[in-house]
Amino acid sequence: MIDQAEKLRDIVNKKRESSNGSSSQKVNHLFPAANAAGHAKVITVTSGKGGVGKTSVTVNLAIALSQKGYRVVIIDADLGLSNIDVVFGIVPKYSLLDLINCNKGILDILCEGPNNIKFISGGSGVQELIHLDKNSLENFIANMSLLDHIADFILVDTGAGLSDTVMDFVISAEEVILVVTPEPTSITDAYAVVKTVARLKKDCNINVLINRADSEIEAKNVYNNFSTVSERFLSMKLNSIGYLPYDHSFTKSVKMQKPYILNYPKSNTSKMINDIADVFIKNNTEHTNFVQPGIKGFINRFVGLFTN
Ligand SMILES: Nc1ncnc2c1ncn2[C@@H]1O[C@H](COP(=O)(O)OP(=O)(O)OP(=O)(O)O)[C@@H](O)[C@H]1O
Repeated sequence: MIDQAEKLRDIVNKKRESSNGSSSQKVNHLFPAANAAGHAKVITVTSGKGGVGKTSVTVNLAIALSQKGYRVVIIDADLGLSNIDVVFGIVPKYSLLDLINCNKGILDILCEGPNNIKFISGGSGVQELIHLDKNSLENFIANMSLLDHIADFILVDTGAGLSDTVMDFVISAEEVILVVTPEPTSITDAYAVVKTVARLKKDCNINVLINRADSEIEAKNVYNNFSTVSERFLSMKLNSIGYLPYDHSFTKSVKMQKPYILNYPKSNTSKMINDIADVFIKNNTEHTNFVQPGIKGFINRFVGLFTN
């Protein structure tokens, strides 16, 4: 019996050869839609400052969602310092660059992570998109769009800071997680992100996650001050999705190359990660006001930002 991956690979290859769109209809037939609306939810995870826990949040949230029965793909879009593969202890054979150069299809570049989650190593691929001709760009979009049929959630782990690429990832996503720690430098850098987003997309869905907090009170104070200032001076309304305490076992887990939530499934912090996953599961059942939702919409918006 041909397994689903093989069928999809076949379809992706055919899609490369023909541009009449009939392949995606076959995909729709073979693979049930990710949700009732027929698309994956794309969540961009970002921060103002580096080293605040973006990758830790992405990986552990992905596993929590997967443990709840959802299909999850992580795209490692941290251009300079991709490290999802390091956290998983897996060496990816291919990266986004192989898809961009039309050497490989989307299934070839998907790596198997723990707990059935899949990930795509970005490498320097994203920057290469700028140089693509029309046909190659269409091939890229067609391949990436197939992820809507194999994922319920797609988490995009970006680099830190205000580069154009990171901002494009942020304003193209349906949901954004902005990771902030209580350190003043992290807060001011996160504020700079919100300020830039306010200029580009006022209705961006920014969910703030306070990471490495000493206590719930500290996390609440940081969030309240941050959201009050953002609303007052930038007219940006933010959402709180909770906090994660400082827990030295995160670093231990990185050293063991085994995600925290798998190492300490019964800890209070793992429960908090599960609660954050529940927020996105709940949001996913609500109506989306995006004209083009899913990864297809995300990629089209992202590509549109630098090709227009
Ligand atoms: N809640 C936490 N408590 C303690 N340590 C944490 C916590 N979250 C993350 N860390 C640790 O902080 C360090 C940086 O985390 P991580 O690599 O996830 O950050 P990042 O924002 O993705 O960094 P980069 O900008 O380099 O990509 C790691 O050693 C990680 O184990």
